[in-house]
Amino acid sequence: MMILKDILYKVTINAVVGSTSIAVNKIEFDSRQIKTNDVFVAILGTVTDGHKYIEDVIKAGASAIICEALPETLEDDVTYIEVASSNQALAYMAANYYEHPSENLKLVGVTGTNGKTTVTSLLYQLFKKAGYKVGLLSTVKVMVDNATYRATHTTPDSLTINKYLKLMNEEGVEFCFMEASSHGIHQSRTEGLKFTGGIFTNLSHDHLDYHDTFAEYRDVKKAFFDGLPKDAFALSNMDDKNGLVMLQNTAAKKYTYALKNYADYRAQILENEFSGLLLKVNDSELWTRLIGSFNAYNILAIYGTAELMGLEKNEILRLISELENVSGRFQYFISDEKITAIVDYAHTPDALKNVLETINSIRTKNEELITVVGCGGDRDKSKRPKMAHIASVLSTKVIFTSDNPRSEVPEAIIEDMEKGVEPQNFKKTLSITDRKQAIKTACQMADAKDIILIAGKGHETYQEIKGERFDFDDYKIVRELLKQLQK
Ligand SMILES: CC(=O)N[C@H]1[C@@H](OP(=O)(O)OP(=O)(O)OC[C@H]2O[C@@H](n3ccc(=O)[nH]c3=O)[C@H](O)[C@@H]2O)O[C@H](CO)[C@@H](O)[C@@H]1O[C@H](C)C(=O)N[C@@H](C)C(=O)N[C@H](CCC(=O)O)C(=O)O
Ligand SMILES: Nc1ncnc2c1ncn2[C@@H]1O[C@H](COP(=O)(O)OP(=O)(O)OP(=O)(O)O)[C@@H](O)[C@H]1O
Ligand SMILES: N[C@H](CCC[C@H](N)C(=O)O)C(=O)O
Ligand SMILES: [Mg+2]
Repeated sequence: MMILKDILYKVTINAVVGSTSIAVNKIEFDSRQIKTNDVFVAILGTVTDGHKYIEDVIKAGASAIICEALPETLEDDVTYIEVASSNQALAYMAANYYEHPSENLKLVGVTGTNGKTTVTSLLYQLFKKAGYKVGLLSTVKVMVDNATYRATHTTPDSLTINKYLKLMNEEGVEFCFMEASSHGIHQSRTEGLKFTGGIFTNLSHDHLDYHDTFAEYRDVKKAFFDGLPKDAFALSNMDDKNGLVMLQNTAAKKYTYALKNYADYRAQILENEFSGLLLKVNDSELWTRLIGSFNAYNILAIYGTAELMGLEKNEILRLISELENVSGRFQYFISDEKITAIVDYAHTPDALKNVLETINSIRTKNEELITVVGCGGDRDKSKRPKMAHIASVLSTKVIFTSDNPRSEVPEAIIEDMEKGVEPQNFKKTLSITDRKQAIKTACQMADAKDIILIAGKGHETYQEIKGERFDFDDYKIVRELLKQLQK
């Protein structure tokens, strides 16, 4: 039990009706979870409006309502608080309720279109190897030191974030690395958290269904840096067009990394092979098992962060060379017949281009590159033709298939993709709606030394069709198929 006014610290309040000295149990933003004496935070969402459920939650026993507009009829024994933003109020209330857990560890947020999971997961691994207790909030999983929890979002809601951070405090976790998605920043999921540092990876086309324009998408990412305190660090990619924009108005100490432009942390690619990358970072040589020039950026971000957080340079170099690839990110398998299958989470045009270019820079001309790719349903439609175009230009053969169709008709998504293929590339492409069948066809088409890229779903272990999740794991499936098809 807590006193309501104690969890309202820092919330921008417009009006109060009733007492704020009442005891409350827990905070909920979903009416279906309300129990006696809970506080309900009504949020205007993209599908429905939490304000519609105020009557229901009072019947279910809620003793306080946080809302952006007071209901017409007010109950005597309920406290109503009108706030400027319910999402923001939820974030501050969550931090207050869990006693500001972000202040008891060093929290670093990573934002950008691609690379967030890679950078946070590698930082988690690196600090673990350095002997610390570490936390991770990522698309793939949540880690509270050695304990694993299922991730529901890239950046969970603010109550969930604070709950995990509190657990990290209890376990003595000293460092936590988290992804800050644009949805997360926009919905104030990361507000009220004390960040020690922020990292910007890159900005390219994604989520233009949610954010009206690219400029709005960029400004949401920038808002994360604008909110950093002056004792934090802000580390940005100077080779990205928007790298400087991110640093424009931040109070944090500014640091930069780049391969092409001048920066605090600079790298040169000395070798780029299937076995890994050899980089020259400032004055030292650094070896990593990670593949592709885009990973040179991720590694630089990690190197800079580790140094800014006080690790010793030679130790960082040694630890980076031991890092394992993140699951579903350029995860590869070579069959007995010497067919290479790569599973990668590339689900944006830029990521797909990078992965294909990386494979092309390593493969020889007589090896085929067969790409299996789809696009998610109920997500940004404008990336569909772009991804198909890139796949058809940069592969020798392409099979368009389903990703997570969600509520959409799979064939209609594939048709949207096909529109991006230019006539001269028609003969390279075919479409197979069933993802397993598409992967099987790719395996049948491949000969020794050919490369199969299965893009879009990476670590995901399900396929979502019409609201139902079916077991589906690209990596497992391609391994099994290649074994079965051995001639
Ligand atoms: C588009 C989006 O971001 N949606 C998120 C949002 O839900 P919403 O706006 O649709 O909410 P809504 O369904 O309209 O409901 C509004 C309010 O009414 C409440 N409600 C609803 C029904 C009811 O009976 N009673 C009730 O009280 C809801 O709990 C909610 O508070 O707020 C919810 C609670 O925090 C999130 O779970 C939900 O994520 C959905 C599931 C989602 O798919 N989000 C994706 C797009 C997302 O956030 N992705 C990013 C990663 C993107 C990237 O790749 O960079 C992420 O961080 O995961
Ligand atoms: N620095 C980078 N620049 C461009 N592409 C990258 C970079 N790092 C990874 N990628 C590509 O993007 C894909 C997604 O990487 P990752 O999961 O790390 O990104 P993310 O930002 O966490 O994505 P999400 O928005 O889904 O959380 C990878 O599988 C790879 O193809
Ligand atoms: N976090 C991203 C993941 C996309 C992954 C892809 N497999 C899809 O389902 O579209 C999103 O929610 O847009
Ligand atoms: Mg991610």
